[in-house]
Amino acid sequence: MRGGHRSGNRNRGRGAFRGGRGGKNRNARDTRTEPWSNIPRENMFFESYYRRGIFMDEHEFEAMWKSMASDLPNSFRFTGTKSDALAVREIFKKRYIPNITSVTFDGEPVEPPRAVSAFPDELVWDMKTHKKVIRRFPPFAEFQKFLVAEAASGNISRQEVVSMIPPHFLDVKPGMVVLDMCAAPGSKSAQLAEMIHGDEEDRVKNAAANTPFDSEGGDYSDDGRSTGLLIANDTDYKRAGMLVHQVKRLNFPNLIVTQHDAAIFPSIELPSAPGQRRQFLKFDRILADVPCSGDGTARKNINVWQKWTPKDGLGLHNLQLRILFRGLQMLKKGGRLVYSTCSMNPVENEAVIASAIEACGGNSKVQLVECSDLLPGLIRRPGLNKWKVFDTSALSGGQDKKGHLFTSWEAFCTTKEKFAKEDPDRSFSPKMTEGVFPRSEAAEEERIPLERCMRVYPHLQDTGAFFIAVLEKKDDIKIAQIKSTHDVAAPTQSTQENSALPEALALKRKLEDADEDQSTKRSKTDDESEENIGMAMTEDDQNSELPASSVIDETPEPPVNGSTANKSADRVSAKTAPTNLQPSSQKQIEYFEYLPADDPIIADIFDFFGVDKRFPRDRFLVRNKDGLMLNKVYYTSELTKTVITMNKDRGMRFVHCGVIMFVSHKIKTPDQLKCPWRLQDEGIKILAPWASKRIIECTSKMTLYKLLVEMFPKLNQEGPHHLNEVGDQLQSLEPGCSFMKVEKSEGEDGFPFDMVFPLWRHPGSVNLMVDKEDRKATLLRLFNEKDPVIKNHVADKAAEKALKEKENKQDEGEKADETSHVEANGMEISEE
Ligand SMILES: C[S@@+](CC[C@H](N)C(=O)[O-])C[C@H]1O[C@@H](n2cnc3c(N)ncnc32)[C@H](O)[C@@H]1O
Repeated sequence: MRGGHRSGNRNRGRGAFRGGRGGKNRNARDTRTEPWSNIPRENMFFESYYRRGIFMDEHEFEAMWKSMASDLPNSFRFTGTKSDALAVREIFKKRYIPNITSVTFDGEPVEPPRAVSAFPDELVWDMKTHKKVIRRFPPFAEFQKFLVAEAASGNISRQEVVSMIPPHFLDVKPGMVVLDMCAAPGSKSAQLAEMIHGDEEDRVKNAAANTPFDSEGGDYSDDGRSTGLLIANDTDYKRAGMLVHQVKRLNFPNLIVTQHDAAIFPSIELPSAPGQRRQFLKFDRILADVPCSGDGTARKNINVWQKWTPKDGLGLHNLQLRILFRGLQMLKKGGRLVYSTCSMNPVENEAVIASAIEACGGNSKVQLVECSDLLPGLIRRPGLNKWKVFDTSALSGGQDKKGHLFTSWEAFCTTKEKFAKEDPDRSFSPKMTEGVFPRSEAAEEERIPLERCMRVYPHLQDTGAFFIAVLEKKDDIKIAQIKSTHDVAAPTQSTQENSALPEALALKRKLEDADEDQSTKRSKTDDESEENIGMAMTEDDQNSELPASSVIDETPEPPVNGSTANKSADRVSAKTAPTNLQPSSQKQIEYFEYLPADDPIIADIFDFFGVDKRFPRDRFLVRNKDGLMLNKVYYTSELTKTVITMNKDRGMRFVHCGVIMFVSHKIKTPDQLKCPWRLQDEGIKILAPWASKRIIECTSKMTLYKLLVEMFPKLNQEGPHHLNEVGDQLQSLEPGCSFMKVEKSEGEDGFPFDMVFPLWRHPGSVNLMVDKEDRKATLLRLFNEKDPVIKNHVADKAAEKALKEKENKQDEGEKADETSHVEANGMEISEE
């Protein structure tokens, strides 16, 4: 299942053989060590459903299915601020594409990477090149190296093409408040964060330099800084950790990571005036990229072929619906929510959308948005208004599995009744509800225009499959009474906007749901399918079209009770198929303590760097219980601070926020330094436009090269040096940190974009405070230096000294001089 339980190629085949290890299914093939290309891409039920479920005509199905069984191209996206992304893209196009394009293999030209035309600015690329070619031809191997280095630096994100689509439909504008409800591992969150920051860099530059600007051109209310916020959430503790890793690299101070079940995401309190009603945060935009069966990922996920069962989708419908409800509750009036899955199953898609809109009160409350004008280059198919629902029936114990296709709830009920009389041992999924079926005809004004949803299939532009629906909240909503799927006593409260689900209710649900924890359920289902698919093949064929013999198309019945369009309350179910209600590992306590605006150490730092008084001093936080400035100081935006301070003691589980701005510089004699705090690569860009002291300009490529290949180039206070214009400026500078600015410039010796680095002035040397991997990536990007050797005479000297000390049989561990201590990345060094 997509959402943490099924994984990609890394785990392929593992789960599929679970039954075999347990002694069942002894003849099954162990595919765990087989190459992906050798594993049959066949699954009778999977194919039967999509062939016959009214998705597309036969001709198109054949094209779709052929594509589904082929390998997925690799794809990547240039990330970061627009100007940086475009500059890195240019390096890629000019340096690598021409060499790659000239390669031939087996007499044929090799297809080079191509820009995916559906996305603007040639920022998204895919490539089909086979591993063999990449290994064999140096131009590809070099390009691969560039890709790996830039992915590690965060300038390139390796992301599936279809997965990049949903954020584009959210239409996020800089400064908006956005929630990503199911965000891990975080590739879409990264896209959303980039959108929230939009043209921030230019705005801040204007504001800081007091350059006259056109206020129409952006929000200058916080001196050009983005006033928006992204909350990226995931229920799974470990996956939330992956999310932190991914978004941390963006260095955005307006980003919070939380760990909650999205279906009961707590309301976020905001300050309210005394005596006034409590205020809660509402979002301009919400992405609900929900956990799903993931059958649209079959081109890269062997599990889909080996384990697909209709119960995957049926089991998730309710959780998906509850997440969508909660999202709609938290959305601002006029706000937009994108619901997406990488599943093709309408039970997880159109059925969820229809149930949600009905439960909210229909089209006048929540409306599907027509999106043909957005991403016009994206080839897509309209959402379905008619579909069949697939289920398997089996005898108790799971044997004798048969597939059934139902066109309506009524047809399902009739069949179920028939079986109850004629074959009482045979049962269907208890997750079959009226809500998973297509709606019957309704008056035009009541009809939900599901054709406005978007379906992307593999054959349309050589991608995976995806479903996207864009919803706009037209009016305040009250969710209709929630009723359980299978007659379990259900909570009767209506859930109101502006209030979190009461904790007791949430707990009750968790307890109920724990009985059917999805992970337990999945392993049961897996065992069933392994044991029984073989038996289904021997079942009498009730439909001559299907060689596999086990799918029965239940005859459509006319609706029994006429229109079902107004029966939202009956369809809506509170009982959920939770994925991970238990965090996947123990939560550790995180502290977020803000420093007072008049903190004297912050004041000293600001003074040292000449930071403009317009740069806020009240948004710095530390991550220890006592709120002490011990080691690292983080910066956050104003709204981030409000959200954290108002809600951290209300039970909200914050996992991450803030960008590291200052780090204490550990040396033996900090008193001899005026400012023993150093600027940090992560936060330096945010502060740089506002600083007026300790600014060093680097104007030549040669100087930057020297500073990159040598960790501690010598620079005495007097006498000759080799650091050109940077050396001249640094020679008389008192020890401590500084900003080294590099401005974008044209020409051979020019720089492709603006850069700023922390540069430490020691009494006898300097140190560009960039870790080894980033140095290497920068050398490759700017100088096409493939295997640079980074000189570090301090480390060499320290190693030499350690060796001598060892030879002298001294305990070098205890006696090592802290002033010559070298950390692996070369950033913790004081003075040699
Ligand atoms: C399809 S993945 C999201 C992918 C992500 N949007 C991205 O682009 O990287 C679904 C995620 O939902 C999470 N999840 C599952 N149940 C959830 C719940 N009840 N609340 C919040 N997140 C949930 C899973 O842990 C998983 O990370």
